[in-house]
Amino acid sequence: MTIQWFPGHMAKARREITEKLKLIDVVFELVDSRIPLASRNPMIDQILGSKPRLLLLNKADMADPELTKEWERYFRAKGIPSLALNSRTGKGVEKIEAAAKELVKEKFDKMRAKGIVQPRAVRALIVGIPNVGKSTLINRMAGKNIAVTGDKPGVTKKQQWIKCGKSLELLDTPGILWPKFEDETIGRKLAVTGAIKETLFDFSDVILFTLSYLKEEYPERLRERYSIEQFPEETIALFAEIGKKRGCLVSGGEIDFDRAAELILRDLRAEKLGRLTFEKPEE
Ligand SMILES: Nc1nc2c(ncn2[C@@H]2O[C@H](COP(=O)(O)OP(=O)(O)OP(=O)(O)O)[C@@H](O)[C@H]2O)c(=O)[nH]1
Repeated sequence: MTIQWFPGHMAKARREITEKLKLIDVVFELVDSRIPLASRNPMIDQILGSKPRLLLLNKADMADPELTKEWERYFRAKGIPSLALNSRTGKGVEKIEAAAKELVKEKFDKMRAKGIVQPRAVRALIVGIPNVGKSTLINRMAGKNIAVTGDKPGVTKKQQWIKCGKSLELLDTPGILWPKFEDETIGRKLAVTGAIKETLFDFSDVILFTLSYLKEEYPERLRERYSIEQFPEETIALFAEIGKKRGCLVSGGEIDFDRAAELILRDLRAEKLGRLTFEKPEE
């Protein structure tokens, strides 16, 4: 589901999550491992308040493994526990239950000490921006395809709990939050990782930004993929060189930048340049 976010949508999304927060003990905040900051909702801290939270770095299979470790350290230092996941295969998913129990241990111990409740399952809600993998993770945790994808206007659904393991229950619908749009760089990172619909951004602009980052951080990958010996000074010249090598030309021999950008974007999505992370903790 990708919708355009207007203030009314945001207010509604926030209200829905705030309602769900009343039902749960812990939040699983899902982000994209390749852009762990850019893929967070801008108001997430205010929305979640003091609710215990586990940050899930999803799509870790597509991210640079070394940087994912650095990101885990970064969040730990900020007091936010995190886990790296591949929701498609389930790698890392088995650690979620124990991590969630640990987060609510104190609360549950207090409840037990007061004799208020019998020990019960930890209740959790997955939240995240569109396309970050919420439904995939719910399906994976549920063990069968029961998560609802997309909006169904006019259908009011009762909240349902999915039993995940012995001591964890998950709300069957995730909390969908809007992405950040206030900053061009963030927008480009969201675009290159597929969090923004392709009709909503300019491919050439996104690829120019991406090439300039890759030239600095992953020059060997670019060199190998596009057989580049010497990097030109200007990124636009690099872009043109790749376009030329790949035969993206219009009549008269000019470079067809749109076609070249599309080709590079497809290569990135298909992991032809390997596992890449587009932001580093010190930024
Ligand atoms: N490689 C990889 N792809 C993933 C992973 N998790 C999800 N995906 C893919 O990412 C895309 C989006 O996944 P969804 O589960 O539909 O994302 P969502 O957050 O529910 O999306 P919305 O319904 O738009 O809010 C799909 O193509 C998934 O197969 C992962 O860990 N690794």
